[in-house]
Amino acid sequence: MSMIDTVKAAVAAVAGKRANVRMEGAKAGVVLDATGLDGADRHALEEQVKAAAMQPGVEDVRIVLTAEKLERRIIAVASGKGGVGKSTLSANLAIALARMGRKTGLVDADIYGPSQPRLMAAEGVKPVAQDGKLQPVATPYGVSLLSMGQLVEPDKAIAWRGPMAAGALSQLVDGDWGATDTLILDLPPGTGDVQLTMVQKHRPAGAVIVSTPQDLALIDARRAIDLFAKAGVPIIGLVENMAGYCCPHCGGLSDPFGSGGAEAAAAELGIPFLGRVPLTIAIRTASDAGRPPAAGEDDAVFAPIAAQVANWLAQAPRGG
Ligand SMILES: Nc1ncnc2c1ncn2[C@@H]1O[C@H](COP(=O)(O)OP(=O)(O)OP(=O)(O)O)[C@@H](O)[C@H]1O
Repeated sequence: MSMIDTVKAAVAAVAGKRANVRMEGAKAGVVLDATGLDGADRHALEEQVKAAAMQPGVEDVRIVLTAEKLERRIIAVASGKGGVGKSTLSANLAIALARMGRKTGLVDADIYGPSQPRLMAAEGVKPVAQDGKLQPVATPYGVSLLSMGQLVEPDKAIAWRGPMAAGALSQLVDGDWGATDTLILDLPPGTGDVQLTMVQKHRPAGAVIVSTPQDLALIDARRAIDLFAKAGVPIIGLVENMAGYCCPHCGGLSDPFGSGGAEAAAAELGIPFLGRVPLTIAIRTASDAGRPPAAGEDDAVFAPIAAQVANWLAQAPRGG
């Protein structure tokens, strides 16, 4: 076998069709397609290829990495004010989408109270940077995660302001997301400059607005809708959280904040209503324990909302 054939066979054994080998004298050049690989896998493959190409007589191996730009779409989850369950919805939506087969990532951009590490059972795990990019952390739910809470001490998070916050948040969105095709972006609560800057910079494909049935929260939801309108980002729809109280004893549903408000508001604003999430103690305790309900076999709340988001993505124009 000629030297080039030996090198080609050795490289193909570790990299298959991803590698294209050229020889120039005793120098091997390998163009390696790293599409869909994350930082660690890419690095490992590069090392394997280098070793494989070093056949007797080969003096030098050069590897050039290429990657097709994957079309990754961001879905922003926003609320006009804090405490309405935006993080809870983001976590469960991400998990439900992953369970539908999407390669899903979650960015926790909540500078005021990053809660995703706890919700996603990934507390205390720090992401490492490789080639200047943060490597998302794996969670038990098939969703990779980068959170503001992994970058700063919890009690210091509040000190992030303006451009500094925007810079740190961009590091999360611009992390090494590898094959992730759908990125859920849990925005900080509210409709200020930080949110607008993020939306303008990272151009989500669409936005999901979370609101509680209370009137005040709905007024805030309108502000969130305006923010996306200003940035030209389409609204996927509105999710009503804490809609009705589900009694843990009898299972009966009551409506301490009134019912139908969010659905009516969505109709009034001309945006789709994606569904309601009841106020249940089970959702709160499961979230606190790092076991989001969408990961359970019996989830009948988040899966239908995720299905609507997936349908929206399927029909939304690409490249927006
Ligand atoms: N449907 C629900 N039923 C019961 N508890 C809920 C529900 N949704 C959210 N919660 C609880 O309410 C609290 C606030 O929820 P969450 O952190 O998701 O809100 P948020 O809008 O992201 O708040 P913040 O703006 O502070 O980040 C949490 O303790 C959460 O477990």
